[in-house]
Amino acid sequence: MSEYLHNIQFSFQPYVLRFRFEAGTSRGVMNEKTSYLLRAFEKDNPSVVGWGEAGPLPKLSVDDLPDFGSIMENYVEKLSGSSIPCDPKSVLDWCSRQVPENLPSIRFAFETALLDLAQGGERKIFDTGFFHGKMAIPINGLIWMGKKEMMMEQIEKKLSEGYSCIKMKIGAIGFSEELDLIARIRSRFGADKIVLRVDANGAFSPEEAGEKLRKLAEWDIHSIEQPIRPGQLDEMARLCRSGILPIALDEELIGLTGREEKLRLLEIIKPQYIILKPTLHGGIRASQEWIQLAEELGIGWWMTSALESNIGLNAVAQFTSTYAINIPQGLGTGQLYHNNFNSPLTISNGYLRYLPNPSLWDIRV
Ligand SMILES: O=C(O)CCC(=O)c1ccccc1C(=O)O
Repeated sequence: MSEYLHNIQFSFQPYVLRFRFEAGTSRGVMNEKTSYLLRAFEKDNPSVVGWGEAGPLPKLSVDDLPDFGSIMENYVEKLSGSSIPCDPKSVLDWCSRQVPENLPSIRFAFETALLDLAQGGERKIFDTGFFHGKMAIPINGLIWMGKKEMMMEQIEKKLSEGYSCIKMKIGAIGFSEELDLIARIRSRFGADKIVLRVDANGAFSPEEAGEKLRKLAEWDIHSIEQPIRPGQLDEMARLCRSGILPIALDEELIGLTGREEKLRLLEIIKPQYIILKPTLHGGIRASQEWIQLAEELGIGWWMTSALESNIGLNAVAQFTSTYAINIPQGLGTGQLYHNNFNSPLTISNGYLRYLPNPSLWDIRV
């Protein structure tokens, strides 16, 4: 392999991903989601292609902008013709200089497409045991919001599929019904069998949060994600300090850029965990920075997808596998779409694996 990528050409196109079911969160219900797929190749060697994905989440991402397509177009035009060194660190350095951290999904797309291209255009983003099929990543089984019976069906399915960690979205159908679902799981499986995470997506008010956390804590809950809306630093710090239930920050990390801002937030709130979504939280390099800070401060972390297609999910999974993983990650979202791309990513017994067979990829746009 050459040490440089020469005269790189970029192009992109929107791709509408269609959900198999209505995916409910406390922000509303989604039926489809648009991702912008980025292709990168050398002008003299167009048959070797790297793929990336920019998939800003509506009403959540800082780069969910009305003129997203033209912003993406500008970067594609501006950066076409570039030549850069192939080693992964140089690729990430270059992307950090060229695309600002406050366009996280675009930065992530360029990072992914170039890491892929620099390593031969085989969807190898990081050369890890995971990519070679030698290690698997434990993941949580995700329970979307919906009617109580629909949630119970999802729970039964995840349990029968062999997950040992379930993450349930709460804050929509009513707190007592949600507690009832949790009680039903716990009546059959103790905390030694099933780890239970809940995700409130900011649904509680600061006044009620303490009491609700206490009710949840009766059921041996691993953690709660974002119990209150982001931006209420003192209230969030108080909840974390209370020790009622371990708290994981997610939406709270959106929009922060640079080491100093990140450090300041973590020092004020002192959360038990942070949750990283490269598409939302600045891309790969910025997520490495979050993880380094978390580890320095003794804060736990896990990685999750942000509803990318298998192109983005693959990048997040391979990136995750560059770390020693011992708790479940939120990477079980590949089955959400009718029209996702075939890929070597598979799930069995609550583990995400990569089958080392590149011909399983089928990216047709
Ligand atoms: O955590 C997971 O298992 C998957 C990721 C997930 O739930 C999610 C995906 C997109 C946007 C928001 C969220 C969320 O954690 O609330």
